[in-house]
Amino acid sequence: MRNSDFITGKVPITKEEVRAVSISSLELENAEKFMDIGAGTGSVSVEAAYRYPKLSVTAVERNDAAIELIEKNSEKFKTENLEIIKGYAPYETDEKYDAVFIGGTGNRLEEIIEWTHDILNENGRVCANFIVLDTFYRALEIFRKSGFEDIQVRQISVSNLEKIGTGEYFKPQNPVFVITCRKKGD
Ligand SMILES: C[S@@+](CC[C@H](N)C(=O)[O-])C[C@H]1O[C@@H](n2cnc3c(N)ncnc32)[C@H](O)[C@@H]1O
Repeated sequence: MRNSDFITGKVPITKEEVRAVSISSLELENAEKFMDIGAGTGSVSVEAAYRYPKLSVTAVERNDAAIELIEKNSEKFKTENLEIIKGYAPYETDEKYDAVFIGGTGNRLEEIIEWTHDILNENGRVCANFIVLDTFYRALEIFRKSGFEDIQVRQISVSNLEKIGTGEYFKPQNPVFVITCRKKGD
């Protein structure tokens, strides 16, 4: 899906190219339950729910303006398999998930990664996006010591062709660091 397909406000949206790689890396075709932590505009939740109508999707978001956008985008794409939870992650739950996307952590990076481990089924997949270099590196260290394996790290830099004067150039977007891994099984 294109970013222009989504209703957006001042909440930052995951870039469409990064969203495509992130959703693909979560292997949602094999999942029943998926959680999007820090869902923002809901672009990841909505695209996942739209592409996989049998998938049960939970979007967690702390910000009121963002919650409104998730509701609007979910309505626009008629994603009835998407549940929206307004609040801070981590929170108490007995639910288990097959895949988790981490799009925002606030200042709760370590707690959220450890919680992700708790709420994932064995062999469940996680994908996390970062733009700040030191947060990315801290996250990588936490994933390495928190019972995850098959850790893949990508840096995605996208440039788009745009007009400049009488010619065209590739306008670069900021790089995004994408960590994908799997909860260890027995
Ligand atoms: C970069 S945005 C996510 C973008 C989103 N994937 C999208 O495509 O629109 C990060 C979001 O995480 C939310 N957030 C940060 N920490 C959170 C937490 N602990 N619990 C819930 N939401 C959180 C922020 O309010 C913000 O909307």
